[in-house]
Amino acid sequence: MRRLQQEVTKIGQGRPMIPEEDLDKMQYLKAVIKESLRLHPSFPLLLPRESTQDVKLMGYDISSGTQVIINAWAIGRDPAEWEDPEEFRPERFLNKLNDYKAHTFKWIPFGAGRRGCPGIQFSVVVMELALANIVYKFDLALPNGVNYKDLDMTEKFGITLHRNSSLMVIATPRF
Ligand code: HEM
Repeated sequence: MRRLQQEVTKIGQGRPMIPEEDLDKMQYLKAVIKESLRLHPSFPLLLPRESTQDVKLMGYDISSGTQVIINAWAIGRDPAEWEDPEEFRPERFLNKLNDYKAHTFKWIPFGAGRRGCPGIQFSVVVMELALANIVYKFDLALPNGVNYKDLDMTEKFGITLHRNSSLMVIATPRF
């Protein structure tokens, strides 16, 4: 949080708001959002798909008409692909290789290919703009001296993924 706030503060330069034009200068902010989507993808099982023809994929026979469910949540935590997969470490995204459309298939919060999410660009800008301005304008703290390590991070699975318990945060205006 400290590093993120330092980045947006430096680029905000005391202006009332961070504008969209400044988002490309915020590499750590982008990495924070990517890492959040790795650990907590909004659509943990993407959207169910159905094979339209018989295919052989990595040795598996998938007949026409089979419903296919992709576990993006598990893919993002695969220890074969990610070092210390359970740790929130945005630094791992501080390179160009892991872009939303990199198609490495080890990180697919928006799916991939022909049926991948067409709303990527819109939603990424909205998330970046909202997060940048929240941490630019507010100091965020947990109530009653709660340590972030004690937060209950249990998730509730459905079509979308969200926290099991509400996150209580105290936001104090910075200026
Ligand atoms: C954080 C925000 C969003 C996330 C994480 C997200 C994620 C996804 C995922 C995982 C899929 C399934 C991809 C697949 O099966 O390979 C999908 C499909 C889709 N998304 Fe998004 N999405 C987001 C926002 C949006 C927005 C803002 C729009 C529209 C403006 C949108 C429109 C769609 C549509 C139309 C599909 C179906 C595409 C198809 O079946 O061809 N999404 N999205």
